[in-house]
Amino acid sequence: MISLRDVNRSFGDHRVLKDISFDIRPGRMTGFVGGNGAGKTTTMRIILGVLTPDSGSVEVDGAPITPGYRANIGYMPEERGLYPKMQILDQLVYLARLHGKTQKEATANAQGLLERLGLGERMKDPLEDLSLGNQQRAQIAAALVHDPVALILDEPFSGLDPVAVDTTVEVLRDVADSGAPVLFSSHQLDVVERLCDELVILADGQVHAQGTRQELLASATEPEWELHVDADTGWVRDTGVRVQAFDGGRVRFAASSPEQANQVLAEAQRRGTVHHFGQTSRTLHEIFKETIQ
Ligand SMILES: Nc1ncnc2c1ncn2[C@@H]1O[C@H](COP(=O)(O)OP(=O)(O)OP(=O)(O)O)[C@@H](O)[C@H]1O
Repeated sequence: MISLRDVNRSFGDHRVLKDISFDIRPGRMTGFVGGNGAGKTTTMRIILGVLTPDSGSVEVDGAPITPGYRANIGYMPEERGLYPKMQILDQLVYLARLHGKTQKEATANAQGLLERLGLGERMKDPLEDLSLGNQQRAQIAAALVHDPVALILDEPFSGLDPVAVDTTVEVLRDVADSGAPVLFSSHQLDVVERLCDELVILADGQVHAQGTRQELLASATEPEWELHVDADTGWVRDTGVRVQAFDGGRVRFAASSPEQANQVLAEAQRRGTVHHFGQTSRTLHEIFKETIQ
């Protein structure tokens, strides 16, 4: 398990990270979300040792992280780092060899990953001949080619089409399933919602929430219900519940108890036909917006 403990970092007078503490658990995909400039990349660079914290520490299983462990992390930096003019396969083999793989292992890993990520036909092409999305896939392969002990990925899904997102999700899930801790940042909250086991929400350099999605849901405010009826639902506003969204015959509201929600249902039935009534699960998007407000 990789742990950050009370990490602080400033650039000049700008205090970018304020007492950041969270865990990246083995075998789990941890999504790292936060608005632009929240400090995600800075945090990742500190984990990798590219930047040093002003105070605080990065630990692996309770001991200070070592250069040897860091060297074996698969890192996909925000500024992508492959050579534009070099063949993709050659680059990946080269990277894997730098991490101590034999030529045979390196070639097998590189070819296997490129096939899985849909670049099997392009592996002899120089990177610069590929579309941006395909270059992105090659960058993902580069982070994985040496069988990393952990993955730290800065926006791995940006620029990928939906099919490539799905393929990448599968590949990353396999790495997590093998027992590696995986941290990835993303602004695509729908993808984060689908993929992550745990979430860390950063805002203004602080961890505003962390835990599994269920834990974050449980810590959120009141549960919500949805009601679909034939007629206008404007009357729901007068029942004492908190209306969250309203569109003619459809309304979503927060109630303090199931009994209070059922009183709304009873009133709806008294007024006409009810098409749907049920508790809804909140989206990560909503949790995120509430958390950083
Ligand atoms: N080397 C640096 N020198 C000065 N300021 C920096 C440096 N690196 C980052 N910052 C500042 O630190 C803050 C956090 O930046 P960071 O890149 O970590 O955020 P982020 O959450 O990754 O943002 P985004 O989602 O936009 O990529 C920003 O205000 C940024 O300008």
